[in-house]
Amino acid sequence: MTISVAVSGASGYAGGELLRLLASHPDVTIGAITAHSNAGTRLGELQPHLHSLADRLLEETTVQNLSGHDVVFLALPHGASAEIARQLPAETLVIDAGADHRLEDPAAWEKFYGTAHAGTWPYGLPELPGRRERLRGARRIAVPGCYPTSALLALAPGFAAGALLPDDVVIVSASGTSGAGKAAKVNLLGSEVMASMSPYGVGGGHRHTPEIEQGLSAAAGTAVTVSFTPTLAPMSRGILATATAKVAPELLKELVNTDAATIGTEAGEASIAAQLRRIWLDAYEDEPFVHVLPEGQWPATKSVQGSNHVAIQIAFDAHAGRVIVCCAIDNLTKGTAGGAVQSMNIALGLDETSGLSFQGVAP
Ligand SMILES: NC(=O)C1=CN([C@@H]2O[C@H](COP(=O)(O)OP(=O)(O)OC[C@H]3O[C@@H](n4cnc5c(N)ncnc54)[C@H](OP(=O)(O)O)[C@@H]3O)[C@@H](O)[C@H]2O)C=CC1
Ligand SMILES: CC(=O)N[C@@H](CCC(=O)OP(=O)(O)O)C(=O)O
Repeated sequence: MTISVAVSGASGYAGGELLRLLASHPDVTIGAITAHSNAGTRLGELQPHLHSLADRLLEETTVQNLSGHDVVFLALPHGASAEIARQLPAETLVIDAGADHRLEDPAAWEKFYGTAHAGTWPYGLPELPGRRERLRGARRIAVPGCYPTSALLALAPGFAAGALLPDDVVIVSASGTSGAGKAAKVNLLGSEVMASMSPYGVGGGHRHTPEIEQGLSAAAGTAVTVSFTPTLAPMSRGILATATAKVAPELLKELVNTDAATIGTEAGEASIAAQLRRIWLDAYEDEPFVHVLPEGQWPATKSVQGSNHVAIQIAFDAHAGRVIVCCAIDNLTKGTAGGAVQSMNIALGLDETSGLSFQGVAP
């Protein structure tokens, strides 16, 4: 089967990563590639790493240019995709890397994005409970944000298993600068980011907070409240999320000393740590891309760079009664384009791993 795909936003980071993956996908032929201010430019001038597509011309991002393909990938700024998607035929598989169709709650959308809600599409994170089924045969898919991908994969198993309390969840994530897109911004200059780390969107203001809460609440079956702080790290790609939550009292009861959310016996603590670890191992046992690392080994962004892999490690902090989960992804691969291609594969009934890399690029 040959599937024709169009990629909009092809001059940007997400569009470039989509093309990198799709160019090696065995079932895909690349049709229109489109851009905005860079329409009319040769792709090789903007994405020189995409050798096999270097001579392709970027067209205008119009419904007409994107029509006539089996699949259309939208890798456009927030708010730009809804209008285009509305005009594409219902039978076309439209996969939106932007945020326009991720949130279920119109009020949350309006609060964080400030425009009218465009509706909700099936969420392209098949590893979350019940989500893979909704992607099969879907013709509209919302690709998760890169921070939500890592945060949800870190904590969803614990919530789905009822092992975590929903009201004390803290997530701090470091992102490479490509997460902010290719457009020039002063805070992304080399002189600003090199050898420096800085937080932003602190205090609940980041638009990924409602997206993370939505996914964790669905897994938990109850409302989960999250304190999320993103930080910018001096690297081009990668996200390292450190997510912590209080362990449910039923599990903590096993600590023999009863004041014992804080002080336990070694055996009690080891038992809880093992039970927690088992929850994540079981949740991801059959997942091709999510790996709980061997005990003692911690995720690093370098090891997943360029691949669709997710590296996870879990620890039980008996002193604080919390689980700590570290999760590394490549924001452009599993965090955007890889997740999009994986979702396409599921929607079209292809091998879920087709066109996706299993190896990272290191050092
Ligand atoms: N970067 C990341 O890690 C992630 C990105 N995403 C999402 O993917 C989408 C693209 O992000 P990213 O590639 O990083 O951004 P970039 O800024 O790198 O690229 C944006 C792309 O959109 C085009 N564009 C700009 N304005 C318009 C417009 N008004 N109408 C149509 N096209 C336009 C640009 O074209 P031109 O260059 O020709 O002006 C460019 O191709 C965003 O919604 C983002 O949130 C999702 C997850 C992670
Ligand atoms: C470093 C950086 O700026 N990151 C972006 C998130 C990128 C992403 O995943 O998100 P969307 O698809 O929702 O845009 C940010 O904080 O807005």
